[in-house]
Amino acid sequence: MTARILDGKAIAARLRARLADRVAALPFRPGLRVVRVGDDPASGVYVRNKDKAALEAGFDSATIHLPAETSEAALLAEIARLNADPAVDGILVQLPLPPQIRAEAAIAAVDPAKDVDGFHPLNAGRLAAGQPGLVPCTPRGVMHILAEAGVELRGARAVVLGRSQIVGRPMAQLLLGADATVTIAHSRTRDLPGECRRAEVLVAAVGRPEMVRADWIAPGAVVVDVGINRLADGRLVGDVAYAEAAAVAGAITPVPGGVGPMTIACLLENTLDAAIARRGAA
Ligand SMILES: Nc1nc(=O)c2c([nH]1)NC[C@@H]1CN(c3ccc(C(=O)N[C@@H](CCC(=O)O)C(=O)O)cc3)C=[N+]21
Repeated sequence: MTARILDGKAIAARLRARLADRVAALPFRPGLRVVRVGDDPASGVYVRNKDKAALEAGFDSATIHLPAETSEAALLAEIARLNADPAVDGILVQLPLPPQIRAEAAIAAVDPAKDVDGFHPLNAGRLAAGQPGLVPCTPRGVMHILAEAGVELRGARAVVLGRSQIVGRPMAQLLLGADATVTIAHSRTRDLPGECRRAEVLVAAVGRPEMVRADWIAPGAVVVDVGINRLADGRLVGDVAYAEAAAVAGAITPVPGGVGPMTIACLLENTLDAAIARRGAA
């Protein structure tokens, strides 16, 4: 068998085009501000792709680049200014932050109504409680991919590999909300390969290059690879050993061109949602 490739890049392009149409019909431009502190190299490509996608879709988007030595107080002051700016609908504080800044403090400082990353504890709590709110971009993007692929989640055995606040946990909540039977597996799980092999839908989000091997995958399973790992030789690989996994899986997302582009498209979707919630549709 060779797996169907779930083309996140193409799905993201279609989503961005739909968002652009909706933005064009608004009497205002949704405003997105990305705050970047210092020069984490992994963030560079992301920030550039994001700015490009946002501007193409008609958003009012800008990156605020602060020096690496910015104090926590100065960052919180910048966030407070963006919270108070009526033209700003979405605020994203790029992670990781330099060591003198507590990420939790920065995340908690963002107005939950503008929290387009969906990382604020209020939004995380809403998601866990099954209430509407802003949902983290990557898990939201994964749900779009599964929907486009026609994957029936109701009653399905889903395994989320990874328990991070930004992907694993919210991913599990969304799958549960779609009536899947959800297992969260992680580094302390006994028999990780066996646990993954039970999955009809496997979402890998551990940040370990090519950790998931072919024998971790049930024949015909849907495999979603959230990992984006840069190897020493410059190659970009996922958390799944793609070539061997594709020989076993029924469907699989590639890296690059899978979940990554969906994360960016869903950031725009969240910004549009936040804008409409704050200002009304017209
Ligand atoms: N507050 C915050 N929110 C984030 O969502 C966030 C963050 N901080 N910090 C950095 C990580 C990283 N991230 C990526 C998203 C898309 C691609 C992406 O589109 N990747 C392309 C490949 C890009 C390339 O060629 O390098 C792909 O997978 O096809 C990559 C990385 C979001 N992050």
